[in-house]
Amino acid sequence: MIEVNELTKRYGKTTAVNGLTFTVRPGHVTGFLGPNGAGKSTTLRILLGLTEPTSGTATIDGHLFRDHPRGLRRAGALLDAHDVHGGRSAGAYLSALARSNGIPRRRVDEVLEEVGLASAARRRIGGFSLGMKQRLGIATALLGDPPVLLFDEPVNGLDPEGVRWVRGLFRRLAAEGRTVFVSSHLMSEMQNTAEHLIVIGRGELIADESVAEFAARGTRQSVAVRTPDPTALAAVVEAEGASVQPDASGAEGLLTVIGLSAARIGELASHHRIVLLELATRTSSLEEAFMELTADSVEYLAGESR
Ligand SMILES: Nc1ncnc2c1ncn2[C@@H]1O[C@H](COP(=O)(O)OP(=O)(O)OP(=O)(O)O)[C@@H](O)[C@H]1O
Repeated sequence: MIEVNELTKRYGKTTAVNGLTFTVRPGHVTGFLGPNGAGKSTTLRILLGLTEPTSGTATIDGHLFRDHPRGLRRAGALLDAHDVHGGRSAGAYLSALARSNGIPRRRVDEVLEEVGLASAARRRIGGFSLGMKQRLGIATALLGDPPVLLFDEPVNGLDPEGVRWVRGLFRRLAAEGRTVFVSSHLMSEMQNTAEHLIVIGRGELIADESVAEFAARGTRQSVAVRTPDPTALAAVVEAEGASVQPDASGAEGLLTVIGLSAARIGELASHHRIVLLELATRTSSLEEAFMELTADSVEYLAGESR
């Protein structure tokens, strides 16, 4: 279990993390979401004892990480995949880590196999692609077979097959009863993997809830309707109090209606003899809910200064 309590980190005038409190429980994947600069990496670095907090605490299974002897058996992490010395082979690098953490040598072969790098074990890390470095970082996290795993933007550099693999791996690790905490600035990466979300913006907690609850928050239901006579349909539904917009896709005759159910729109159309070619209820996506909730905390807006 991960416990972050009233955590604050300031760098001079910049407050990277501001009074953050949350708990990450074992048994499911928890997504750690926030726009660029929200404070995710800082929080993960504090959890791993790599950065000192200004105030507050961040513990793993009730202890500060640096107080855990043989840390890799307590928690495994992928932070910056580039952060590995390039001169050694993947096998030598993992073997050295295994030795210093009291981990049996056979784990090196097991984790290399697990991440698909068995055939590259003797190659120098310096020659690895970004995707291979990510896989090596994941192998490092798994080396000590730890109950707690932290991954900072793990899908960067992975190809679609790699992304699918890593999602399956996270779900499996969680199903084994581990605590799996995965950061991302993209909601789409989390929606098929995580069950729970911690969302932050400008170092502060925005949401701590299940993916289903999060999706329901920003959600407005709308109905997409396509008709050869959009003007007549708009008049009829507006008379019932609904609002009508041309569909965002710009497709001809396609309207988005907010404030009436699909069934009611169907009834009205039938009553007024308006032909409907399409009628579908839409729920805003998780990505839209995420954008709505974090809109005020985005650090860099394209084309605007703040
Ligand atoms: N070592 C540092 N010195 C000064 N400021 C820092 C340092 N590390 C982070 N910051 C600042 O703290 C804030 C949070 O950064 P952090 O890297 O934790 O965010 P993040 O959510 O991980 O973002 P990203 O998705 O871009 O990696 C940013 O404004 C960043 O510029």
